[in-house]
Amino acid sequence: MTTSGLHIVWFKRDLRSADHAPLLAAVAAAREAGRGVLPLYILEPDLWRRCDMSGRQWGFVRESLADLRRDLAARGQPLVLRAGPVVNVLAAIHRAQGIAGLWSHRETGTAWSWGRDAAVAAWARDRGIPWIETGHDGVLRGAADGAGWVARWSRNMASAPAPSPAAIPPATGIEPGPIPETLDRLIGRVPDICPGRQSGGRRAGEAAMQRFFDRRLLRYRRGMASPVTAGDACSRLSPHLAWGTLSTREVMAAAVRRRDELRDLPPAITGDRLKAIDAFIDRLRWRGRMIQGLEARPDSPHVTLDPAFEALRGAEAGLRGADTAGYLDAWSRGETGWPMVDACMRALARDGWLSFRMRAMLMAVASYHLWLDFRPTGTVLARCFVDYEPGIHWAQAQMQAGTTGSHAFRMVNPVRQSEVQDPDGGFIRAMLPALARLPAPFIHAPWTAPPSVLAEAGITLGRDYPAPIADPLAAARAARDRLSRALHGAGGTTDTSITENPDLIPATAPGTRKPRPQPEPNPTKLSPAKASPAKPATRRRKTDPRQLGFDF
Ligand SMILES: Cc1cc2nc3c(=O)[nH]c(=O)nc-3n(C[C@H](O)[C@H](O)[C@H](O)COP(=O)(O)OP(=O)(O)OC[C@H]3O[C@@H](n4cnc5c(N)ncnc54)[C@H](O)[C@@H]3O)c2cc1C
Repeated sequence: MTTSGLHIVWFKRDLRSADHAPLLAAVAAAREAGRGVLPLYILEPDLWRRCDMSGRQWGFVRESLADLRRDLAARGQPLVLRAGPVVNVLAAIHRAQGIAGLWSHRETGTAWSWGRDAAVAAWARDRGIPWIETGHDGVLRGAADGAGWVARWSRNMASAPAPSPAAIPPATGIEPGPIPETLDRLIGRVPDICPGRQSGGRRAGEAAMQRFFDRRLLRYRRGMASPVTAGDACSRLSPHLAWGTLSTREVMAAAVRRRDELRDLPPAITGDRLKAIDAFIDRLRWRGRMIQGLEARPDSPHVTLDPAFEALRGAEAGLRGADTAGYLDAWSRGETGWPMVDACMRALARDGWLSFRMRAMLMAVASYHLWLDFRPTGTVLARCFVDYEPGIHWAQAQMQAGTTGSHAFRMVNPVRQSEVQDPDGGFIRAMLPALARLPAPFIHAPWTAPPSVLAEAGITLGRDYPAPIADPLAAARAARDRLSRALHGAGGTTDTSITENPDLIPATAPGTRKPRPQPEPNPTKLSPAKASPAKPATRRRKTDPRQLGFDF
């Protein structure tokens, strides 16, 4: 390492000073060499122009950068922001001040970030500038998600989070640079209004963590699925983990601390909270595992994990063109005429967040009932999610679309989900005011309401609220038949077996059965298959359509 020049800490999805190994290492190296540290965020227009990135994500990042700037300034050197391609920004700094070392977390991203990192690595190598990358979230470069992964991850997560550096040797003579309010001008986007978005920044992350462990734990397991309860039952830590205002290790350490405290209390006092912590820790592990999966398959936003599904949707005869585009548009805008789907889309537009169960439903309905390809639908959801994390997102998008090679028949009944997760229809009414006066048994499927009920509620379908885009039962049957044909040959199959998916609930006519809350599925059982041919489902049932989970 040269002794002249600055030590640059390149912040990306790690917008914090605590538990930040590259920052600590850079501070130590700079101190030894008597040089300054330059904490740098590079606003990359090419990244933010990508169709999976959005203004709402920038809103969260902007607040996180402002918080980080304050934090670092108090330690001696504020965060510096520069806009442009990374190599150009680094080259300008190198020309002006010299760069002694580049320090960063390793990014597990899409093919785009791999390409960007390759260019940065080549640039640094050519100039003899060492780029020291550190792992993140227990994810290892080049390691397979196989035997021993959990033990390795658990060991990594069990180590104590490192504190923030007490003082940072400053890089003198460098303007911090403004943090733009929006990216609209820079990248030519329309404003992305998301009034219910969570606030960014370390302090907001710490407050969310505190709220979760103090108050939300009790509601976590029972309330995590329904859109009525999930917003106040889940941890809501996802954007903080995605943009790194909190590290997974810090959250894990807090969870373990809380578990130890609760273990000292009598069961009558702890209630469900110990189980809730275990369920939460499971999810942190799934998180690591899925990001590890993206290390192995950075192409997963672009190709189906099982090649057998590559040309199945969209390309099929008769589904290209206006019809497919119409479905995508209606689904994206929350105008399918299927209330739970539309309400979730509206909630997502407003808040930038949804529970796991509702995300899974949106993706599954798009992939089966509407027969849409996972790439455009996954992209629409990605940019709606403030917590967009490519490793989790594309693995989940492909799982729910059934393109991983396991669980190809992953249908979810949007009407049944509505009955179970929003039995009184309160969430739907809040999101779809046009349906506000429709009584509960019919709010889940307004097209089944007698004309007199619709008239009394002041609704004309197709005018006040969309008529259903398709009959859900017919659409699900068509999807099942297409899949059967594709998987079992042109003659199709009468095999209507389904997989072990708690979403596949025997259904009845709207409002005639008391809904039961369903347990959350365990994604570790659903991990992407190694490009194996899709297998017929394992559990067989009778062909009564009510047992297929998509009928009424
Ligand atoms: C189609 C689809 C797309 C998704 N895209 C994303 C995404 O881009 N970013 C994202 O963070 N999550 C994604 N998820 C997973 C999950 O829905 C969210 O993590 C969760 O809803 C976030 O809320 P929370 O932080 O309150 O979750 P909690 O239940 O409190 O979980 C705590 C943390 O564990 C992780 N986690 C939770 N569920 C999962 C899971 N099933 N798989 C992997 N990790 C999990 C997240 O980091 C989360 O913040 C997606 C799920 C689906 C079905």
